[in-house]
Amino acid sequence: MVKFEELKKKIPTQITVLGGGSWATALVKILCENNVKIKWWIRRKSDVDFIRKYNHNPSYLTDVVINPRKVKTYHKMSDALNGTEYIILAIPAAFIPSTLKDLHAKHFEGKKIVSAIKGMIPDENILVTDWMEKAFNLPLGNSCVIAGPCHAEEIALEKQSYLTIASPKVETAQSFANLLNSRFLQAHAIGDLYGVEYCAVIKNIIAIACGITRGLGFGDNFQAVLVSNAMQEIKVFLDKVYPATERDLNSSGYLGDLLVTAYSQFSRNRTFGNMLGKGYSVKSAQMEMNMIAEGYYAVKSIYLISKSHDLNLPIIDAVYNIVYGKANPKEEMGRLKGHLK
Ligand SMILES: NC(=O)C1=CN([C@@H]2O[C@H](COP(=O)(O)OP(=O)(O)OC[C@H]3O[C@@H](n4cnc5c(N)ncnc54)[C@H](OP(=O)(O)O)[C@@H]3O)[C@@H](O)[C@H]2O)C=CC1
Ligand SMILES: O=C(CO)COP(=O)(O)O
Repeated sequence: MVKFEELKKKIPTQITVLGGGSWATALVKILCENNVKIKWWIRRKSDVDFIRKYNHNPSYLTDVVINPRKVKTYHKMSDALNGTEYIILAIPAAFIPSTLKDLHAKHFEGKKIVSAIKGMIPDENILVTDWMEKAFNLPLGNSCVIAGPCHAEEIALEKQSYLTIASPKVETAQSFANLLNSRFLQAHAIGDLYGVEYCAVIKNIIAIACGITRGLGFGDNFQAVLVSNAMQEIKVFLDKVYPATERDLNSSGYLGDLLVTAYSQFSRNRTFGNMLGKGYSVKSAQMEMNMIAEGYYAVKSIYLISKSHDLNLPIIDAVYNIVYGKANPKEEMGRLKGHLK
C-alpha cells in the first residue's frame, strides 16, 4: 500500500503568481523545475493570450519557455486565486493597493503569502508584508519574502543563483524554499522577515546612488567607498527601526542583495540612477525604461521613516534630494563626498 506521505509528495503544489513582469516570469521558470501547478495572473489580456498561444511572455524575458503542462495563465484574478496553497506577489509595490483593490480577506484565507517585491507602499510608507497583513488580516507567520542577490535575466540564462526566504515562522520559509531548490538555484530559510525586506528596499536606493555617480564619471574607487558606507547606513536604519540580535548583515540575503544591484548591468535602479547622473530628468529617465525602478518610490518612504527616527543617512538623503528635491546631481554628490570615509 502507498503511504500517505509518499502520495502527498506526488501531488503537485498549487501556486498562484500575481504579476507579469521579469521577476514573475523568472519565478515561474524556477518553480516549473519542481512538482507544481501554477496559476499565473497577468494584467494585460494580450499578454495572457500570447502566452497561451506561444508559451513565451511577449514583454519580459521573452526567451523563457513557459511550460503549458504546469502553467495556466489568467486575466481574471479571482480565478487565479482559487484552490491554491501559495500566493506569490510579484507586482511593483506602488501598484499593489490598486491591483488588489477588489480582493478580500477570504481570498487569502489559509494560504501562504510570498512577497517577491522589493519596495514600499507609497504614502503609507510601510513594507508590503505589513500592508498585506493589515489590508487582509493575515497572520504574519503565513507570510514570507524572497530576497537575495538574484536578477531575473540571469535566471533566464540558468546561471547558478541563491535566494533567501524569510518568515517569522521559519518552517513557512523552509517549505517555500523547498519549492525553489533546483538545478540552478539554492534557497535557504531565515527568520528575519522585516529586516530582510527593509534591506532589499534600501539596496535599490543605494543602486540609484551608484548609477548617479557612474553617470557623473566617478570610478570604481569611489563606488567601493559608497557601497561600504551604504552598508553602514543600512545597519543604522535597521538597528533603530527594526532591531534584531541574530542578524548577519554580511550574508547574501543582505550584503549580497546590495552588491548585485549596485554592480550589475541588469539593475533597473542603477540604470535609472545612471540616467539621472547623465543629466536626464526623473520623468524622462522613467520614460526611457520599460521596467520599474522600485528605488524611485522607496527613497521617499525610507527618507521619511529615517527622519521620523532622527537618523542621519547621507546617501539616502542625497538620493532623495536629487529624485524629489530637484537637487543638481553633481552638486549633491559633491556634498556627499565629504560625508564618506
Ligand atoms: N527583476 C528582477 O530581477 C527582480 C525584481 N524583484 C522585484 O519584483 C517586483 C516586480 O518587478 P519586475 O518583475 O522586475 O518588474 P518589471 O520592471 O520587469 O516589470 C514591470 C511590471 O510592473 C507592471 N506595471 C507597470 N505599471 C503598472 C501599473 N500602473 N499597475 C500595475 N502594474 C504595473 C508591469 O505590467 P505591464 O507589463 O502590464 O505594464 C510589469 O508587470 C519589484 O518589486 C522588484 O523589485 C525582485 C528581485 C529580482
Ligand atoms: O531587486 C532586484 C534584484 O535583486 C531588482 O532591482 P534591480 O533590477 O535594480 O537590481
